[in-house]
Amino acid sequence: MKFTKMHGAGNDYVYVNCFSERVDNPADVAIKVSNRNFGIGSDGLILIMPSDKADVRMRMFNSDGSESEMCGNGIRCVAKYAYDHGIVGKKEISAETGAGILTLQLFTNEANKVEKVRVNMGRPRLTRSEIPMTGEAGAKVINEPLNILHTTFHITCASMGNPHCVIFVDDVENFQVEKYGPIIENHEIFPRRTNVEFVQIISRTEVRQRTWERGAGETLACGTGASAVCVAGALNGLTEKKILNHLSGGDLELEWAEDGFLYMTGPAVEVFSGEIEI
Ligand SMILES: N[C@@H](CCC[C@H](N)C(=O)O)C(=O)O
Repeated sequence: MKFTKMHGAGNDYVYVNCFSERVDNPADVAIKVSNRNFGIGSDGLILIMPSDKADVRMRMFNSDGSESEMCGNGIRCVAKYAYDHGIVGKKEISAETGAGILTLQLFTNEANKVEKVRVNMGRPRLTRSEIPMTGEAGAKVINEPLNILHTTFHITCASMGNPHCVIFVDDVENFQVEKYGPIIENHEIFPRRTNVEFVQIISRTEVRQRTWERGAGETLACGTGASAVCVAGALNGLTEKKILNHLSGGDLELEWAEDGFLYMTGPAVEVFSGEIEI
């Protein structure tokens, strides 16, 4: 199987061009290639596929083999791959994902390679049934208490196509992400598990985020998570609707615009290509 390793702010995936390659059992392939000792090493697997509804289609699998509806850092890399490798020839493209069809704007360098991508991530979905969470279907979850191991956290939840639980903390660098992340990910109030963002407010326009990802553990960045953080900060009155988010592997710019859509801008990087026997 031919593959290309790419990352967005350090959130790294193995990408397969399914315009020319075929992957029959993507969940198993994701587990195999993601292994950092016995595989290629990545947070998961992303398939770049033809679409009958958009310029390109993305399917995304976490390192545990579970499929997610959406990946914010992944979709920027899919756009870069599609442009740099001649699948699309324009700088405004559409992409089909499990979270619907998204539009992306590509920014190129002097060598006409994509360096940065702005994604319309769609409108955040805020009700318990949309996230999904147990409880009253139409209710929003803003600053709601959740008890974990004798500690009370306050959670704000949103779906960006995939589920997110945002928790604001005082000192995120020293926060025990590995201790609390998996317990919240698998908490019974999240029937399809959840991604968890631990966030420190720096100012009304700047935050620092660490992410515990559903199906992958702590990663260096999460684009859908950063988008959910922008929404959660505004809903709690802690931040403006336009912020710079410092993630462990790089920065993302987020804007929850007046039209209700969430715009994410960030880097996309190709690292290397190769072949692996599956
Ligand atoms: N890192 C991604 C999100 C990947 C999927 C996530 N772990 C899930 O299961 O929903 C991003 O950049 O959004």
